[in-house]
Amino acid sequence: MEPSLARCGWRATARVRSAPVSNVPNPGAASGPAPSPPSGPGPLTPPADAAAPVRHPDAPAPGEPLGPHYEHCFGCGEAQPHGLRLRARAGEGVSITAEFTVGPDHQGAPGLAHGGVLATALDETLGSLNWLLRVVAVTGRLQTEFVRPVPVGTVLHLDARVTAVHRRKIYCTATGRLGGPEGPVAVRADALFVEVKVDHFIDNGRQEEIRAAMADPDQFRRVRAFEVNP
Ligand SMILES: CCCCCCCCCCCC(=O)SCCNC(=O)CCNC(=O)[C@H](O)C(C)(C)COP(=O)(O)OP(=O)(O)OC[C@H]1O[C@@H](n2cnc3c(N)ncnc32)[C@H](O)[C@@H]1OP(=O)(O)O
Repeated sequence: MEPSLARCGWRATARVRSAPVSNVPNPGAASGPAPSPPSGPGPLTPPADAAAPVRHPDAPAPGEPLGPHYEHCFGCGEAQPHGLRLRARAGEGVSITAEFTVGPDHQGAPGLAHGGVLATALDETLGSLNWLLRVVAVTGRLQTEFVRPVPVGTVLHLDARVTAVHRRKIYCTATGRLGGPEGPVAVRADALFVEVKVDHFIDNGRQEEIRAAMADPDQFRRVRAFEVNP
């Protein structure tokens, strides 16, 4: 380990195994070559009959801040002291821009953002696209690519857009850049969101939080508006 890291108390916890964990022989080794990886389009590739996304007529105007969708959301809520407090704005078409300042609470390695936190920032930005389609959708699949390390103190500039829609499936993509909208790419994601009814949250969420959210007229009206104005 670098002496400077040892001095600040950081210890690498991963260890490379040098001995086999089992004496059972690999059954695949005796039965011929390993199977080929799956070929053809993956689940993040829209099918040929997917449609182009359509911006809802009541979507926020380009440049308009979207505001948190829920005050306790780890991605955007104001009531989460260690959350990301990601700030998103509507873009042109079915696109979003967002900013997230990496703080000391978001570290993985010393001075660097945790990969899971960066995946959350991408997920939250992609989830904000719901406001432009005016549908409620949840992440079904999220594929992330970590291109550059992201130091604490960085403002990550994110942009996301919907690429296609097929029945309840919403295909989208996002990029995060260091320091500015034209900065070097640090993270990327492709995702598939699946449209759900508001009942998805009511039926599955812990009752304590559901009751509190339903008792908040602003919260309730905002979410229901998605369903009555398709
Ligand atoms: C109040 C605040 C509001 C606003 C709330 C906004 C919150 C934003 C927060 C950020 C976003 C999040 O983190 S959301 C939280 C993380 N995500 C979740 O918790 C989701 C957990 N998963 C689920 O609940 C479920 O698996 C669903 C809803 C994703 C899918 O279940 P389902 O509703 O039964 O749908 P199902 O019929 O199976 O599938 C419909 C179509 O989608 C495809 N499909 C479904 N899942 C997948 C998948 N993982 N990968 C590929 N494809 C999939 C199917 O093949 C099918 O295609 P075809 O037959 O039509 O071709």
